[in-house]
Amino acid sequence: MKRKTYQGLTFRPFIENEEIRQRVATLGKAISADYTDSYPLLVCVLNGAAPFALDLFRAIDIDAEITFIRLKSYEGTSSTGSVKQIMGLSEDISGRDVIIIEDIIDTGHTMTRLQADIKAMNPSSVRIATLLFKPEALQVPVTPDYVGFEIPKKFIIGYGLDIDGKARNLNDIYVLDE
Ligand SMILES: O=P(O)(O)OC[C@H]1O[C@H](OP(=O)(O)OP(=O)(O)O)[C@H](O)[C@@H]1O
Ligand SMILES: Nc1nc2[nH]cnc2c(=O)[nH]1
Repeated sequence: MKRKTYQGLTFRPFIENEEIRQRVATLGKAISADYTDSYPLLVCVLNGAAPFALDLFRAIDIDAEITFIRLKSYEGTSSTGSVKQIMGLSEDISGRDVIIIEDIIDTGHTMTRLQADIKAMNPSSVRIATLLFKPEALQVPVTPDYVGFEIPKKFIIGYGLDIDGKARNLNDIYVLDE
């Protein structure tokens, strides 16, 4: 795997697609086992979580549903500190077992806001699945239930994660080479 350059910044290979694929399969099995008597609703947080959410959804072998919400807080390589809802949920989630699907938890602000919004809609339960988790970057406490990879506090692109809209379509994950 070669290095990539975007906006004058260089990124080096970090997690190969095959490793992602294996981890997603393991998470899918864990979720299937935890929700055997349920019919969970996966809430994918667009845009970044789309590739992970769809791969995870297909790795779940019990009946489940998926829906989408769109939030935005990042510009360039840093958080703006404010979380905007661009597209909301249209369905009734009261009484449902909800699993929020994120590509990354960084400062934790997006997840804190989203968890509160979802809980206010009276679901039966709420859990969090994230592909990437940066524990050292948290500014507010968040404890995800399903984690793909714990990673250091560095800027990531690929497999859904962008830099100003680019790089989401890379199959592998890359880290900013500082
Ligand atoms: O823990 P935080 O610091 O809040 O960061 C996490 C959020 O940042 C990214 O979204 P972004 O705002 O970049 O939107 P995008 O998914 O459309 O790229 C990511 O998809 C999470 O939703
Ligand atoms: N692309 C990208 N978006 C993020 N949003 C929060 N953290 C990150 C990150 O490391 N990379």
